[in-house]
Formats: sequence, structure tokens, C-alpha cells
Amino acid sequence: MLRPNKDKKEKIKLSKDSYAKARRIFSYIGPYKGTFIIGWIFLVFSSSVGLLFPYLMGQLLGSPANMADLSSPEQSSSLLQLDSINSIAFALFILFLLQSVFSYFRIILFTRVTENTLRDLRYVAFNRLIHMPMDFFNKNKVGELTSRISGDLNLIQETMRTTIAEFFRQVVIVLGVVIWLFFLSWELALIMLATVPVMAIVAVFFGRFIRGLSKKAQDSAAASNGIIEESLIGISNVKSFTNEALELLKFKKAIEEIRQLNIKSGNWRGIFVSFIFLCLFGAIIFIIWKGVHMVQVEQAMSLADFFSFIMFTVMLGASVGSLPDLFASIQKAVGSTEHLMNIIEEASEQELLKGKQEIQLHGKIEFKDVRFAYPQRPDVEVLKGLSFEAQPGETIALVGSSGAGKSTISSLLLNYYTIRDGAILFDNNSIDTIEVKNLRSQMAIVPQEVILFSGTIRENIAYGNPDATEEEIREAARQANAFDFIESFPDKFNTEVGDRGIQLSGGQKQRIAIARAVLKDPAILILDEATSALDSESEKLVQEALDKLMVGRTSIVIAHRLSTIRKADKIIVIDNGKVVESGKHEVLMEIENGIYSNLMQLQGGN
Ligand SMILES: Nc1ncnc2c1ncn2[C@@H]1O[C@H](COP(=O)(O)OP(=O)(O)OP(=O)(O)O)[C@@H](O)[C@H]1O
Repeated sequence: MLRPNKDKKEKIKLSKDSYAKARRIFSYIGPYKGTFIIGWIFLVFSSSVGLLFPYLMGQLLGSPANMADLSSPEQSSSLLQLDSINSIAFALFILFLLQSVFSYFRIILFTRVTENTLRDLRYVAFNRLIHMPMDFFNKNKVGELTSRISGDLNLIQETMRTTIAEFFRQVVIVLGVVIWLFFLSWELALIMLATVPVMAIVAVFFGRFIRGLSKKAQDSAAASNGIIEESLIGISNVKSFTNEALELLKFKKAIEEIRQLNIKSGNWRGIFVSFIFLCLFGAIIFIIWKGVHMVQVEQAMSLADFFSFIMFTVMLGASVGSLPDLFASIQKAVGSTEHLMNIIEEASEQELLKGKQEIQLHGKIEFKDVRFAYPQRPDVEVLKGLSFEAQPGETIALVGSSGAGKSTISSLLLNYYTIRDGAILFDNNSIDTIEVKNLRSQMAIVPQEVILFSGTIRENIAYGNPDATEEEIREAARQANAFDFIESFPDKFNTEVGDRGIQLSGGQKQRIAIARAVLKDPAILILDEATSALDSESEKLVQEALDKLMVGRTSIVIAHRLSTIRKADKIIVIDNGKVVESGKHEVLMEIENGIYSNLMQLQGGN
């Protein structure tokens, strides 16, 4: 399962399985394989051509014509030597020309493949998320989920677009340079390989270690600030408990830790700097000395080759130094890909729910001995053999104390969760034989807390039926008692709601939700009445709209208002996961010491 990303510096643990999962990303690159392969060809070209640069630069710097100028004042260099300088410079120019063309195509092709793949991945990820079973959203917090997915996608994007290419380029450079070095002078190459790359890698890891130490020191500094803040904000507590000394002691410990950590990091920094001067530059000087010796004393190498050798060495140092970081980025991206694949491969509702039947509902509902516990809390049974029945067109009010299981019943009607035992039937068909979209399309819910989507009022009403005509939308608004207030806005149905537009009152939002339900024209209606009080005028308008909406449909009302309860065809009182009383208002009021009659008395009804 997904783990929340609490700590950004969370260690990446990659297993064989992680790589196998990450490899599945290639199936998303598949459609753009052709472009990707051409991009790789350009990458191979540009990386290989780049290897000629240090060679040519060395030859140019160490060309006899150059040296002749330096060594003897007589301008005796022949035209031939000048010619060779010109041709090397020209070759260098061609080299950069090729490099620029290859790099251009590599970048645009890699970007194209990355962006196409990313668009597909984003779509697939959202498509999976939106089809996940309800339980998935109980297990994963939405905020964490979305930020994690976008973080993972960004990392994958960066890796596909540049990191992989850069890593490959550096590997080609390292291998190519090594071959060149041996070609130029195997003896000097052996000496160099035994020192410079080793030193470069040691320097990289050394640097990381020191960064880690400074980070620790920073964290302790933050902790010590926390102590100051906490004790000053709670200063009256500190004083009243005369705990000044205790706070000071805590602070003293924290600042001592900062001191020690910073000294430790300072010591290591000192060693690091000495190391760089002594070992890394020492190794370079040793190689230069050896090279010059080979050129001048042993005459085993030409000066131009020696310059090329030095240029290659610099290139090798830089490449080797960049490899660990590039490799770490790729590993992170593998981790991110694994997370993303976990989501993409999680079973969707459609895969979990096997019902295939498409039926036209008439509104008969039966709960037969339904037992249910939320998957997250399997040991707490919420419904313990609950039974009730609703005939087509009836209004059923569900009553019970908070936590009795009323909302759970509405979730089960919508097939958000699978029951443990018993049966839920719609027109005598078991819920698990009915296709879930077909079922939900014939139900509408007016929830307690109406959530409107960003967009216009028209779009929000049309959410109930995106195919509705303008006239149908206006009629739905009329039936929902929403028409007048919508028309009173300057932009009328085009008024933006939410952050970018008008903020609607609770009653207005509810009437929009009712208009949505009108437009959906469902066989079954679920009303979760708002507990928060509306003002009496607003309540009257909402109630009227609901009354109109309920006509000719089976309505399950999670009831808080006396008016709905009284008018209901049947009131079902739920306690401890079971139906304890059931019948019309007058009948239930007759039960002596009954839960319902007690509840009514509490609410001031009779
Ligand atoms: N997603 C969930 N995961 C686990 N337990 C849940 C979940 N939703 C609700 N519950 C638990 O199930 C029980 C019934 O909750 P439910 O929301 O159905 O009660 P309710 O009768 O609608 O209450 P209220 O009137 O306060 O809305 C409660 O004990 C609640 O803590």
C-alpha cells in the first residue's frame, strides 16, 4: 500500500520488484518508440562526437606551430604548420556544429516522448484514482495522495527528459575517455586511472558526508529555536510552575549539541579541504610532472598528445564526479515509478464488482439481515443484521443516534462497500448482480454538505445530467426553488461559484444540489438532511423543493427534521446496528418508553 510521504529525505529502498515494476513504464513509452529510438541515436552521436573535443583541443594547443611561436622568436613555422592549426580549428568548428545539431534533435525528441508519455500516465493515474473503490480513499489521504502523485510524476518527467540521457552521456564519456587515454599513452593512463577518478569519487562522497553533518546541525538549531518559542509562548506556564531552570536546562543541552555537531563538521571540512589540496591536486601535479617528463626527457609522447591527455583527464574527472548524483536521481525515479505503478495497478471498482445486469429500477429496496463492517475496521460491526423494506415511491426516514449507521446505509445503497452477510435487493435483484454504474445512474443523493465544483451555476446543475438542454436546466432550477435567486445574480446561470465566484449560502447550495437531482430524474433518492440549521425562510424553500423532488420516487431520508419524519411512509429507528422500531409516526409514538417517542420528546415534538 502507499505510504505517506512524511519525510522528504525518506530512504529509497529498491528491490528487484521495484525495478520490475518501474520497467512497466516502458509500456507507456511504447507508442512513441520510434521517436524514442531516433532520440537515442542522436544521443549516441552527440556523446561520441563530444569525445573528439578534448583531443582536438589538445592538438590545437600543442601543435608545433603554436609551440614554435612560443619557443623561438623566429617566425619560422612553415605554412604547413599553420595549415594544421587552421584545419584543427576548422575541425573543432565542425564538431560543435554537429554537436549543436545532434543535441537539438536529441532534446526535442526526448522532450516529445517524455511529454506524450507523461500525458498518458497522468490520464491513466487519474482514471484509476477516480475508479478506485471508496475504501481506497479511506486508506489514503487525498491531499497526500495528490501531492505524492504529482511529485512522482515530476521526478519521472525530469528523469526521462534529461537525467537518463545525461547519465548515459557521462558513461559513454567515461568509457570513451579511458580508451582515448590508453591510446595516447597507456603508461600515463594507468597512473592517472589509479588516482584521479578514485579521488573524484572520494571527494563526492566526502562532500555528501559533510553536507549530512551540516544538515544535522541545522536541524538541532531548529529544535533549539523550538524550545525558545515554546517556552515564550507558554511563558505563564513556565513561570507559574517555576520551571525556568528546567527550560534552561533543555536549551543548554540543545545548544551544546549544536556546538558539537558544528565543530565536528568543521573538523571534517578542514580535513576535506586539505584532502582536496593534497591528494586531488597532488595527483594532478604528479601526472603533469610525469607527462612533461615523458614528453621532454623520455620523448615517449608528443606535446600535442600530452595536452590532449590533460584535456581528457579534466573531462574524466568531471564525468566521474557527476555519476553518483545522476545515479541517485535515477534510483529515486525508479522508486517514484514504483509508487505510481502501485496506484495504476490497484484494482478498480469495475474490476472488483462483478455485477453485469443492466436493469431499469422501479424503486423497491430490501435490506435483509445485512451485516457490515468497514474494511478499515473489520472488528467493529456497524450493521448487525439490519432489515427493512421500501416499496416503490415510499418515503423511508432513518432515525437513530449519531454513529448508529444511517450514513452507512446510504453508502451501501450506492454500493460503495460490499456487505459481509445478508442481502441488499433492488426490485428483487441482488446488489452484486447489478452493474454498478447502471445502479448509481438511477439514484441521486442530496448530501448534508453540498460540494459544488468550480465553474458556473449552469455547469453545476448540469452535473446531474451533462446532456440536459438549457430549458431542462432552467426547469430543474425552478423545481428546486433555485430559479429566482440564480436570476437575481448579474450573471444569472453563468455566475461562477466557489473560489473564483460567488459564495452561496447553505440553503442555496442545497437547492442547487436538489436541481441536480431533479435533472438526474432518479428512481431512488437519498436525502441526507443538513443538521446545521437553515433560517426558516430558506428551510421552507428547501423543504418545498424536496417535497416536489420526492414525488413518484423511493426516498431514503436520513432524517433530522421533524417535518420529514412525520410525513414519512415508514420510520426506521436504528440502534446498535439493528432496526429496533419501525412504522408510521403515530404508531411509533404509541410505544411506551420507545426510542422514537423519547427522541421526539427530546426534540420537543409529540
Ligand atoms: N469510512 C469509515 N471507516 C470506518 N468506520 C467508519 C467509517 N465511516 C463511518 N464509520 C463508523 O461507522 C459507524 C456508523 O457511522 P455512520 O456515519 O453510518 O453513522 P450515522 O448514523 O450516519 O451518524 P451521524 O448521524 O453522526 O451522521 C460509526 O461508528 C463510525 O465511526
